[in-house]
Amino acid sequence: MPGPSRKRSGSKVRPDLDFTLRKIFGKDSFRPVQREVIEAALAGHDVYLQAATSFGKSLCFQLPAVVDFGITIVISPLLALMSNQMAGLRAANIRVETLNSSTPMEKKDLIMDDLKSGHPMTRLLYVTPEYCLGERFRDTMKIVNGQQELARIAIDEAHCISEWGHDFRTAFKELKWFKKEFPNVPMICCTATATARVREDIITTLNLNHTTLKSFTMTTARPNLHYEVRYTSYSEDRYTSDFLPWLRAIHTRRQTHPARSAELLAASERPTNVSGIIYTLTRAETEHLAARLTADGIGAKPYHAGLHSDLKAAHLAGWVANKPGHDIMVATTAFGMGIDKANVRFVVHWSLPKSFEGYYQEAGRAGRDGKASVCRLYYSREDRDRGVALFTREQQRNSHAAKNSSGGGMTASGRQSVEMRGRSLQALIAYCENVGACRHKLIAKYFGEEEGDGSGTAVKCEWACDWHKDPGLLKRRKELGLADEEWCATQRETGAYGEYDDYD
Ligand SMILES: Nc1ncnc2c1ncn2[C@@H]1O[C@H](COP(=O)(O)OP(=O)(O)OP(=O)(O)O)[C@@H](O)[C@H]1O
Repeated sequence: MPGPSRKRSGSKVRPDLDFTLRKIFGKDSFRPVQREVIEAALAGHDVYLQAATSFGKSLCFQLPAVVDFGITIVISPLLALMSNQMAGLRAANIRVETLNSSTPMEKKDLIMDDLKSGHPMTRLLYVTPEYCLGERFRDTMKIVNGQQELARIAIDEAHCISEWGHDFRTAFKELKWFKKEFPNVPMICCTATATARVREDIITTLNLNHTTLKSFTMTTARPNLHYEVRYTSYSEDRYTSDFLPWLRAIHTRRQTHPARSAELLAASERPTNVSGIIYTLTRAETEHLAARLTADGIGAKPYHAGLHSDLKAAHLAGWVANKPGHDIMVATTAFGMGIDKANVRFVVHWSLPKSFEGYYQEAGRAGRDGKASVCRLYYSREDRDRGVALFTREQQRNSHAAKNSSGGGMTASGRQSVEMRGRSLQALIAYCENVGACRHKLIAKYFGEEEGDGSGTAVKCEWACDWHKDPGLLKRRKELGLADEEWCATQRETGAYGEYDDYD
């Protein structure tokens, strides 16, 4: 059954999707399933889209916004993520605007006037979930809908709605206002990281129309990514013993093969270096590691929430443009969701990330052009214990804060969120400790993908993980690389992990 009976969705004119894809978005063809998602959205269905990092989810709400009548509201958690998408749309001459806390008042008035004009020029409006709580915004939406100009609501990174998801944000939950107020306006929700529970939570919280909902849940598989865990300990300097030699070897390979060098130059890359991201847990670590790389003649810049916005923008622009001195971004998780640079050849996690979903998201910044790229995670048992200690400390702090503010301790949803993060961290630790299975399969399993269910969608790994490459070597590396459990237990007892900075 088609969707709502809105004034213009009944139009008999079928937009030429292939033409728009080529002419406006500059792409040759749709990737598998993109067309089906777009057609469902245009037919007025509510759509749930879960697909791997770099699948091309944004196009699934951007293209309908261009060919359909009315305006599409895009709700996105991060200003950086919005800017990234908006820059791409503007380059394609698509009228796109944003309203957020930093939009100057005059600009806000101009945008609002356009929205309420009865024939808005704006095709897509990007807002944060917090902005959607405002009375002025809500009143404007009511006017736009009254004029039958509200085409659809797109929610990017929709897992932020669920307390069982990572990166939960209270304001995301309040997006249920849209369906309550405009039951006939279709929604499209996109995410790369949702477990079955999170998926159900998103659909229920937003009150998506179950009878007409089109749900697309695709594999998380990224076959071009080579996942590997490197075992290490605090008695070893992973920089000198492992990372630097590995990086230097890549540089040598790129420079010493004339054909490869020519290919890189043609793609505006420099054979003397390689583009990558290193994730660290704290701001101090980003600065320290970037300085160390620079001292060794490798272009690297730090990126974290404590840097001045001009400096962050300069570091990002230099890195995106493959500018000398900007080859590696050493970043906290402030740099992640929505970063869409095609030729990132490696993502390194310098230590254990906070959650399984965070790991998958961040690793997913690599190889977005489909070419082989490496995702390397340094794992030590000291990092593990430090991660668990930080999580416990955060949990205790939240619990005290809840007790002090309400007198009654943590709410059920607060407990859910903590429980989820604890499970996710434990799952990531188990993933790292595992030397007996394919990394791609372990990731798929975490996100609830069935193995060998006959659908032909089972995750395939063609030597693209450390286990497939050499299971024996992987086992030996683990035995030799990690500190032994007895020593770690003594460290824990003496409170060695209490002194570390919090995540930032
Ligand atoms: N049909 C297509 N042909 C070629 N490139 C495409 C196509 N669709 C999308 N892309 C490109 O793929 C890249 C990834 O798209 P997008 O940023 O939408 O990914 P995503 O699914 O939102 O991923 P993530 O969840 O990791 O942010 C973009 O550079 C986009 O331009």
